Amino acid sequence: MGSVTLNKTLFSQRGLIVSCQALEDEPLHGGDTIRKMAVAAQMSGAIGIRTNGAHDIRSIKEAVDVPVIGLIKRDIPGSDIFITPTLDEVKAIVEAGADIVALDVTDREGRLDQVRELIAYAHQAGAAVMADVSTFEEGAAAERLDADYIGTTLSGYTPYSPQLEGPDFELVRRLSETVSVPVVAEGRIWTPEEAVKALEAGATYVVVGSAITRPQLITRRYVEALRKLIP
Ligand SMILES: CC(=O)N[C@H](C=O)[C@@H](O)[C@H](O)[C@H](O)COP(=O)(O)O
Repeated sequence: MGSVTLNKTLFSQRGLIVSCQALEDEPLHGGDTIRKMAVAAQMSGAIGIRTNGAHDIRSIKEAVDVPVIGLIKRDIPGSDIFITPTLDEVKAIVEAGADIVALDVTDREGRLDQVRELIAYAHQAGAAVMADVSTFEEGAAAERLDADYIGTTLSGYTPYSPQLEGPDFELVRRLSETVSVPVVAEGRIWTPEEAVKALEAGATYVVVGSAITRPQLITRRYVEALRKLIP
């Protein structure tokens, strides 16, 4: 029940959360580039920021006054779970000052059993939890596991979820009709029209990442579009 109180006090209203992330192999990685992206997002009305890694979480928390969703991506050999895979990452995210800890809540590798401890840790440390799921069933499980927000982040990134080119609006709609915690539409939202459609499907929040903060992917979309005329 404590988690319900938590999520009431965080975001000021429904709206856009901007995901500001650059992994080590991306051109914007390092320095204060991602922090500047977050400041720009807040300046134009983002109601929250989602970011990866203790460095960027800490740095963005100093620079913005909207809630920050933190995650730590880590590849573990032999595992497909990479968004906040273990308690070590949860501890580092909380320590860095994130308001919300985002973690994988998919039905793989016994994760639904293990994640209970991670959620409990975040809650006792005063942070809320966003469950990144890939299917309706995982979203329902996440609510039972006491997640405060359920995001469609991983739809298309598990082998058993629909492999869509665009956002999974159907998952947003089904979850929004069923669960009692806020649903976050996330993943492959590229246009303002798609963001509107996600809210119309029932999402409380919409996370947009690459379309705003990954210039190499934005550029590629233009180049590919032009290629139809200039092969
Ligand atoms: C699947 C995965 O690793 N998603 C990550 C989760 O944090 C990020 O790389 C995405 O940028 C984020 O989910 C936002 O989605 P999009 O960039 O499509 O707007």
